[in-house]
Amino acid sequence: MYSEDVERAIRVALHAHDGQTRKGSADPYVVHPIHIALVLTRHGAPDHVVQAGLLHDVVEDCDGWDVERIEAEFGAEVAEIVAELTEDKTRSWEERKRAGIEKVATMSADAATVKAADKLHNLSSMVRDLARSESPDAFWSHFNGGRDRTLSMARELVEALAPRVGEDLARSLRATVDMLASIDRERRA
Ligand SMILES: Nc1nc2c(ncn2[C@@H]2O[C@H](COP(=O)(O)OP(=O)(O)O)[C@@H](OP(=O)(O)OP(=O)(O)O)[C@H]2O)c(=O)[nH]1
Repeated sequence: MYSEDVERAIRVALHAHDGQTRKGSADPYVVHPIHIALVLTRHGAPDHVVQAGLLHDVVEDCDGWDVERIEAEFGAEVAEIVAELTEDKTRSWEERKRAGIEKVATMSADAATVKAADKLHNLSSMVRDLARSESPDAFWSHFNGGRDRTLSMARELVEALAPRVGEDLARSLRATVDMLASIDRERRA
C-alpha cells in the first residue's frame, strides 16, 4: 500500500546519508536503512515503525538532524523510536554497545523490532562482506571493536533481542550470527 509518509522518510534518508558509504563495502550507506524498511515491511510493521527504521541513523550520523526535527517532520511516535535507538557517540565503543544491549529489555516493542531489523541487516552484510574480503583481518579492521569483541557483543545483542521480537526475526538473527562466526572460522583455517 502506498504511504506518502514512508516515501518522505525514504527521501530524507537518501539526502541525509548522501556521500556516506558502508564500512565493509563501497555500498552507499542508504542501502542499510532501505533494507531495514524492507525487513520491517515483510514482518508486517506499521508505517510509523518503517519510517523510524528508515530514519534510525540520521540523528547519530547526519548533520542537521536531531530528535526535535524528526518529531516536527514525522511526529512523536517516530521520533520516540529514533531517540530510543540513538547511541551517545561521546562514549567508548564498549560502553555504547553494552548500553545498547542493556536497553533492549526495557525499550518499546517497536524500538526492539527496529533494532532487530537493524542488527539482522548488519549481520547479513557482514556475512557477505567477510566471505568476499581479501583477508579476515582486513575485514575486521573496519570495526572499532575488532573481531572478538564484535562477535561476542553481537551474540549478546541477539540473545537480548530474541525474546522481544517475533519468532521469525529471532530465528533469523541467531542463524545469521552463527553463520558469521562459522565463516570467520573457515576463512581463518
Ligand atoms: N555490520 C556493518 N555495520 C556497518 C557497516 N557500515 C557501517 N556500519 C555501522 O557501523 C556499526 C558497526 O561498526 P562498529 O565499528 O562496531 O561500531 P561504531 O561504528 O558504532 O563504533 C553498526 O552500527 P551499530 O550501532 O553497531 O549497529 P549494531 O551493533 O546494532 O549492528 C553499523 O550500522 C557495514 O558495512 N557493516
